[in-house]
Amino acid sequence: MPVPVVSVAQMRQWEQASWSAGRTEAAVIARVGACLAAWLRRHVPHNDRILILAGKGHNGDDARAALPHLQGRAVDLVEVRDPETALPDLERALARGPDWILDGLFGIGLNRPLAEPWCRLIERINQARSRIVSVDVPSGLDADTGRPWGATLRATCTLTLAAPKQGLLHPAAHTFTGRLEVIPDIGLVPCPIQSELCWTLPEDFLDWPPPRPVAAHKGTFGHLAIVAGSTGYHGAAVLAARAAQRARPGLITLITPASVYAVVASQLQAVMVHPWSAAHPLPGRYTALLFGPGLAAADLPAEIPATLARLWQEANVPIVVDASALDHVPRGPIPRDALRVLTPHPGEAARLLGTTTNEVQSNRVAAVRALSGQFGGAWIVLKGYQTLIGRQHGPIFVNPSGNPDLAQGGSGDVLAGYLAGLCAQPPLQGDPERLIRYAVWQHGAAADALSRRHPAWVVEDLVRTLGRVAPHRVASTARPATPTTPP
Ligand SMILES: NC(=O)C1=CN([C@@H]2O[C@H](COP(=O)(O)OP(=O)(O)OC[C@H]3O[C@@H](n4cnc5c(N)ncnc54)[C@H](O)[C@@H]3O)[C@@H](O)[C@H]2O)[C@@H](O)CC1
Ligand SMILES: Nc1ncnc2c1ncn2[C@@H]1O[C@H](COP(=O)(O)OP(=O)(O)O)[C@@H](O)[C@H]1O
Ligand SMILES: [K+]
Repeated sequence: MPVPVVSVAQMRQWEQASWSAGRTEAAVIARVGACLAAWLRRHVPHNDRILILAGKGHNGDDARAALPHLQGRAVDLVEVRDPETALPDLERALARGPDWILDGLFGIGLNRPLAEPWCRLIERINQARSRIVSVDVPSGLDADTGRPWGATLRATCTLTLAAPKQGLLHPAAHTFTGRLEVIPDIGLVPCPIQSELCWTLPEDFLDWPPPRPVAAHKGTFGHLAIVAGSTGYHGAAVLAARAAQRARPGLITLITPASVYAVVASQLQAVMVHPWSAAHPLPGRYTALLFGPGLAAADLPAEIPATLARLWQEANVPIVVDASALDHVPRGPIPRDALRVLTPHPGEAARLLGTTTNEVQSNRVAAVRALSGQFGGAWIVLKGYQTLIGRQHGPIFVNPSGNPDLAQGGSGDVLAGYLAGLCAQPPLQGDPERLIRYAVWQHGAAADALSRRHPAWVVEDLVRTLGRVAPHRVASTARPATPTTPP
């Protein structure tokens, strides 16, 4: 189940519901400590030194509770109840050159501006050049607004507890949170909060896609048609087709302008490739269509946009539209019950909405709602850091996977191809929400897997890795080795 993005007041309400139901703070803190230690054991090389900073509230209790689970590691603990009296201890610990700092100074209890000594302490820690892992919230950040209360630790990673706090998703917070990860199960009762924004977890895909029936054949898994590529952009068609193959629909046909047919066809084997013909625009019966990657050249056959516009309004199969083809999608109603997905990056979204990229980025949820509203309630995948997935109404899902190594030309073509390859499969079409969320999550998770192994990867590597990340392998990397069962 995805978790809601919550305010501090909602988080407090969730905690209260848990205490009322008989869960205890002590048990939750013990479990958080075990989870934090599990994360550190998994991510911190064995000989690296860790400094735990424990503040005066429960955030400090959480960080301190990791200590018993880190035996065999080089760990120092500094208690920071008062910034001035703690400074000598902190300096001594920093002199030992910690590679990592576990930040338990302040969490969601920070509720007023920090006084000067606290700001100095925080800036001193920021200068230490250790990698900072913040517990729940980077210390100094307002968890509701995402803005610093004077000074804030700059984390490499923030392990937020139970659910993401809304301020952590604010653009102003990004430089402080670093990579945002959620430790979903800290022993609270099931979440009583409903929120417009939900955070996707790898756990959401433990049973998805469903196993293939043993007697299945290629007809079981549908036939995807891709209309893509043009002079100067033939690679987009190739990348989209190869990524679609990774989703493993039964058949894939790629239709590409005659000007690039030979170069595109020569790079694909299992994919059937046809030159675009106005007389026979889509030769065959398809279970999904992808229009987009690389349909950008000035000499693009004029019938391609017209065909897209007609099928968007009439076809009863899923249609995914990406990149320059987005400009040819008609506004207004779409067929009832037919899946329609648009995958703009923020620049494309701004163009479609007649606004600026900054405007889109300053309120991405509103951009998703507005775009979907203009295009008949279609699903919108608003790409970028923490890609959003949603429609005019209903929940909007934040994707947690992916990293800046994805910021290279062609990675969007790969996403479009992979997503369309899943859309084409009748056994998967019954749950479009999970299908789209899975495609986006898998795309980002493949990038994360590559970045862990070798940082200089290219989009062709992404295609090879796509589909291979097993959700259970990355599901909450902070699972304690021995689960502590809440009472
Ligand atoms: N309430 C609970 O039982 C749970 C709390 N959890 C953890 O506890 C954290 C919240 O704990 P707390 O409510 O104790 O709050 P914090 O640990 O975030 O900090 C609260 C302390 O900081 C002080 N403070 C606030 N603003 C200050 C300022 N500007 N200058 C100096 N001191 C300031 C408060 O007076 C209080 O002593 C969460 O972020 C999370 O890490 C989790 O373990 C889940 C369960
Ligand atoms: N910093 C980032 N973190 C996570 N994902 C990113 C980041 N930057 C880019 N991406 C992802 O990379 C892809 C880029 O797509 P797009 O901009 O359409 O590229 P192109 O048009 O060159 O193929 C999207 O899926 C986007 O979400
Ligand atoms: K913290």
